[in-house]
Amino acid sequence: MFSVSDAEAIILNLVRSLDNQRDTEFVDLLADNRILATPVTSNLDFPHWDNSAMDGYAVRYEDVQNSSEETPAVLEVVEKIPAGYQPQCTIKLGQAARIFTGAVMPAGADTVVMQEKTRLEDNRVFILTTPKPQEFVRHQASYYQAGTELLPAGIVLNAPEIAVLAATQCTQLRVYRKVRVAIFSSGNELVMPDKRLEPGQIVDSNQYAIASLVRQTGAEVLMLGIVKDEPEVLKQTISDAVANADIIISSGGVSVGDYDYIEQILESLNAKIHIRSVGIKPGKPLTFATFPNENCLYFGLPGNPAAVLVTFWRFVQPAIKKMSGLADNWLSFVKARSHSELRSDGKRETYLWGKLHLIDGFYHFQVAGGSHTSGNLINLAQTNALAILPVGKSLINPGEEVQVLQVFGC
Ligand SMILES: Nc1nc2c(c(=O)[nH]1)N[C@H]1C(S)=C(S)[C@@H](COP(=O)(O)OP(=O)(O)OC[C@H]3O[C@@H](n4cnc5c(N)ncnc54)[C@H](O)[C@@H]3O)O[C@H]1N2
Ligand code: MOO
Ligand SMILES: [Mg+2]
Repeated sequence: MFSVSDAEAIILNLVRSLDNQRDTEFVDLLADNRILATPVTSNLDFPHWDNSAMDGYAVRYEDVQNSSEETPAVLEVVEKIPAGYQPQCTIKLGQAARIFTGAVMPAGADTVVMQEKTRLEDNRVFILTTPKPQEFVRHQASYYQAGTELLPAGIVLNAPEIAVLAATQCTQLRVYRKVRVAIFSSGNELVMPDKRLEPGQIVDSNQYAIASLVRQTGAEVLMLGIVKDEPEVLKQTISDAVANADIIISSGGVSVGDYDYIEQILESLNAKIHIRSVGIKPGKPLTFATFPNENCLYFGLPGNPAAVLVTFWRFVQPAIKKMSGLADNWLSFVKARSHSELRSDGKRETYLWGKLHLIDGFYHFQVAGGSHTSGNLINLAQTNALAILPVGKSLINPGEEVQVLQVFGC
């Protein structure tokens, strides 16, 4: 049985990122949540030209350096420059231009005085303050210089990045294709959620949970459905999936029961099994294998629903993120103050689900009420984090610090 950190290292060492040329596609600015495959460079400076940060007057600093309410400089207004207009005049000594936020600075002017610090009489403006030299001028290229790297490869394109790319006219983006993840559930007792339950049957909730998690991680889902605990059917399902997916995730059938066939089928398909069990609670019988020639990874998650979510978050999610080309941030751990008593038997690294809150810059963790056993998924609803009790630590008291894996934003 591997420790959690050894299992993580084994998995991540075997994950190859998609190829940054071959495994890419072009998307436009309406793409969401995609990962840049190559760095982006723009040929536009930002700002594109010197412009005003205020509604006011563009002036020459030397004209206004001794201005005040008592002794205002008086300047002739020679032009009106709204945003989107190219100034025609050059501002000479004793002159100013009416200017608006975002408008192009006229030649000759180097400073903007905001309109609240001026008074206009006919076409003469009285400057009632001494501005700082170059005040309220947004200089060309002061935020970004054309030809330098704008965004690095390996980052997610979220709203801020999309805005940057739009502003600098980078409209065609080379991103990694989505990782293809095939998922299925194994178990004779399983039925679809809309089917009438016969005695002994339960709903296949795992497949829906995994599909949602995979999509949230930015990958594409191939739903293979429910597969009976029959070796031939399982073998056919897995060998078909190997040809079509980068990653296969199954749930169930990885323990020691008579109907737990996953490992023997992987072996019969010449997969190399790297992990058969991990010292994690829930999730001990996690299976991890590779199909070396096909470059395909296999995660056999335990059937218990809480074990599925915990092992996905701890092992599968970082693997998908790494394969997707994301450069870092595959897992997000934080230190939090526990508001609850947290208990484990101390034998396996134990993950307890609950709610992480950020209050005044400090994280606080509140464990979910109800039973924390891997067959219970009901109290996983509305949680966003997993508190971690290391091996040998059987109690964390309220008020003590605890390591927490953040699985959704808070
Ligand atoms: N003798 C032992 N028995 C068990 C051990 C052990 O070490 N020795 N380990 C236990 C642990 S820990 C776990 S976790 C489970 C893992 O079981 P399997 O991966 O073999 O899964 P199944 O036997 O198929 O099912 C277990 C459980 O989960 C329910 N299930 C299965 N699939 C789904 C699904 N798609 N949606 C919802 N629920 C599902 C299933 O009905 C069972 O209740 O083994 C322990 N046993
Ligand atoms: O690992 Mo199992 O999930 O403890 O029941
Ligand atoms: Mg079993």
